[in-house]
Amino acid sequence: MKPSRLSLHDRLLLVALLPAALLATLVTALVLYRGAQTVDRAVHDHGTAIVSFLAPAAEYGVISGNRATLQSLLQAAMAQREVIAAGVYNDQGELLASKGRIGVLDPEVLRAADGTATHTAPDILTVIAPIESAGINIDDEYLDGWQTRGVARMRTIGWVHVELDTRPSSREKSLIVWTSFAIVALGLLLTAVIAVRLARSVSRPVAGLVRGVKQMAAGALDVEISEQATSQELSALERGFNTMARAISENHRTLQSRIDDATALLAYQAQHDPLTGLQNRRVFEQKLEECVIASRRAGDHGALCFIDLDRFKIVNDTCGHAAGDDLLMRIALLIQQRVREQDIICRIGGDEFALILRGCSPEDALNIANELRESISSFRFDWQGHTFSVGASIGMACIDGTHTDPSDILIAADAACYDAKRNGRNCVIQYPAQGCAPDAAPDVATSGGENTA
Ligand SMILES: Nc1nc2c(ncn2[C@@H]2O[C@H](COP(=O)(O)OP(=O)(O)OP(=O)(O)O)[C@@H](O)[C@H]2O)c(=O)[nH]1
Repeated sequence: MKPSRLSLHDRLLLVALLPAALLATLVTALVLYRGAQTVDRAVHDHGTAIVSFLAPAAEYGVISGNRATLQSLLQAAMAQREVIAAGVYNDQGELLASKGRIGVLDPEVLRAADGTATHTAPDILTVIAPIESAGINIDDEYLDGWQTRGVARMRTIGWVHVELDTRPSSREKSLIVWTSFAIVALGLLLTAVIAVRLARSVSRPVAGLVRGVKQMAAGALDVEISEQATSQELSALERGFNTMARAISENHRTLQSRIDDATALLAYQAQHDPLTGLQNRRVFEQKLEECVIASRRAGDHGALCFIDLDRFKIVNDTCGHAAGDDLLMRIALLIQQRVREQDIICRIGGDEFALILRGCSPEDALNIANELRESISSFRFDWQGHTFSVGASIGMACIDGTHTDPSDILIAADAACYDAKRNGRNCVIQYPAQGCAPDAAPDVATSGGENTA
């Protein structure tokens, strides 16, 4: 489903405000309608009450034609609130007495009136009532029956007419309107304030959660949202998110640390020989290439020595591979201890080692190689009552800038080592062949056992 453009905050506001606004509108309309009706009815009732009092009171004045009486009656009517004019008519519709600026009414209008109110002009409510007289045949009425005959003989002898100013009631209506509007506006304002606070109390924590999730989705793991929810559910959600984020972050760190360890181990294993811990053939080839380049560019000359142990196989065959492994480790340690810090020693095969001597003249390199050969041949290896001594055939090639291809130097050292083997082993031969004479010592000597070279 396509998400709406309205944010959660706006939706919550709508949910809270829309019903309130609709309700307020309805209530206002009802209050205004009923208020206006009540005000109008009050004016009308007031006018009706005045004429109801005035009409019987004016009976005598109309019959007697005493205008002074009528004037005083009208004066009394004028004293009533909102009365602005009043008049008395005879049965012909002639105005007998009046007070105020009365609008003289047509006799037809008077005859049609029965105490009802009408608006004869803006802001003026006119109320007319007939003046009825019971006549003077009291005996007849008594004889014929007071109730029935007396009522039947009532006749209209004139009318009273009162005009009321409706402006005060209009003002009252306006007051009702404005008061209603003010109350509704205040109510809506309060509702809006509460709705905004409510909407914020929900939308803020949710927005914080959304931000946190987005950050995590973008790869940030140390995410912690501020816990600001006031409701229990949202508060639990925030705490849960932070707990979950911490757990994910912790797991990620642990996993990353394991990956780093594994990567480091793999990198180490990719570069080192697992048995002796020396660097392996791959590193050796890289280093040789670097040395060849350095020799050509900076005149940093040196030498490559191929060291192949003599008659190593006998150790394996006599005491097993574990013995052979142990001897290899010891020889590796021995070579490491004899060479300089800048030199590079690698195990490149079964019983083969490669030594790159850096910053070294051919003479020095030859001396170092011979010392190394002597150290190896004089080393005694004891294993379960057997004592072995192995020799080393060393082929040496100079890294002096004359070779551009490292493999040429490799081939040269390998060939020199092969020559050393052919020449009786346990000797150093430098390529091109100008090396030393092979040592007379035996390749492998054993004691305490029957194993001999
Ligand atoms: N224990 C052990 N033996 C190995 C290992 N790698 C290779 N070898 C053995 O080392 C021997 C090397 O063979 P050679 O170099 O021909 O044997 P050698 O006795 O030294 O003969 P020469 O070099 O001719 O003197 C083989 O028998 C391999 O099986 C290893 O990691 N551990």
